[in-house]
Amino acid sequence: MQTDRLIEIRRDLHRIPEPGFQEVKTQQYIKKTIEEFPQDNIEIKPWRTGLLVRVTGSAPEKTYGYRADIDGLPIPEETGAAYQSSHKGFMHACGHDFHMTIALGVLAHFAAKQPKDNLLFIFQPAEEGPGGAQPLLESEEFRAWKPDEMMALHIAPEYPVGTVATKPGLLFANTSELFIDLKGKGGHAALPHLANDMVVACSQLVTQFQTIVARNVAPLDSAVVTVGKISSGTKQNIIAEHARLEGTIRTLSIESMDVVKKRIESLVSGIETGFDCAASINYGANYCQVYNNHASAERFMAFTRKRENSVLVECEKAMTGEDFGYFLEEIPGLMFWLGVNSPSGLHSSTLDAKEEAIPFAVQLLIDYLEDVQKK
Ligand SMILES: CC(=O)N[C@@H](CCC[C@H](N)C(=O)O)C(=O)O
Repeated sequence: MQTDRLIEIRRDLHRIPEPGFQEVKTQQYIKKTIEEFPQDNIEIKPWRTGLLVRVTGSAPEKTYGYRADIDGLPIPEETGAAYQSSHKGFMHACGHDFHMTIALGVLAHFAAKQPKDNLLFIFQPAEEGPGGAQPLLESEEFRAWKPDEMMALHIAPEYPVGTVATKPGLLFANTSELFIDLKGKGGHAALPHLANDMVVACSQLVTQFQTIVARNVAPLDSAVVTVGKISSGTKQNIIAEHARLEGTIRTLSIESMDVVKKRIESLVSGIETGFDCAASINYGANYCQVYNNHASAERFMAFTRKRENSVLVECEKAMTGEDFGYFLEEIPGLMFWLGVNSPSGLHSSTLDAKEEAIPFAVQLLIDYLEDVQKK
């Protein structure tokens, strides 16, 4: 596919970010784009708001899977780009517009030039939450076309275009969402002794959480407890009856995830006693770690290392999460970071990923998928 067309697709998708399992326009757009490709060897199946697309090989011995996530984030965009999001309050701030475009570019190539083996392209909803990978893996649609190997990429703002970063083994952390509701007693701001203020309880709780990683997780292990959102109160002179904390937990080991959750439960229970309020905890979506199969990662790294115009970095593991980890629990494969050279990071309202990374990644993946099929 020509670079101009890839950029056009990326910008079209960038304009229409949608939350997890509501990617209706995105699904339609992807389907319509695929319908422009030669159809002889292609079959498409919708799965909820996602799509599975199989390219039948000429003499298939294996199926190679490639997954792109398709949901956007609830972030009001501030890039000022001409193709800025037209969905108020939502933005492709985690690069899923890039991920989809790259998958479409690779698919376009193999639709026109039949591969030897089968290829499965997975346009997966709800990566940012509540998690599309796990239910998709269990679906009949996926089971019928289950690949023998899987790959996916994630954009990396911190690396220049042309850089690929990955490693064998653990790449991304275990994650759990965190939602806590506190209920006390509202009242007049001037009469605090007659109320039970959940702004104060909630503030204490967030401060106490800061001791979990510092004092409860083994120093050579790593964990993160981030509260990304607090909602409470109705007016400046009313004592708040409710408070809600929304956050995420990240750990490198499953054991530490249990430690962190138990500690959160104790601290919340202490707040209930200390502030005479009621509390409930909901862990939302949990993602397992992303663990690259050693042989798959080493083969891909060796290929990229010797390829002209690509720079291979053997990176450190990161505390980011990805439900692609569920694919890698069942199917050997790998995930890698793709350099997009943006001064602003992932989940930022000013993320400015460089579009030159798109044709670079499309060609890299085409070359790699052609290479693995020769073996
Ligand atoms: C690459 C990336 O940014 N992934 C997200 C995954 C979100 C997991 C889940 N919704 C959570 O918040 O725990 C990330 O935030 O790392």
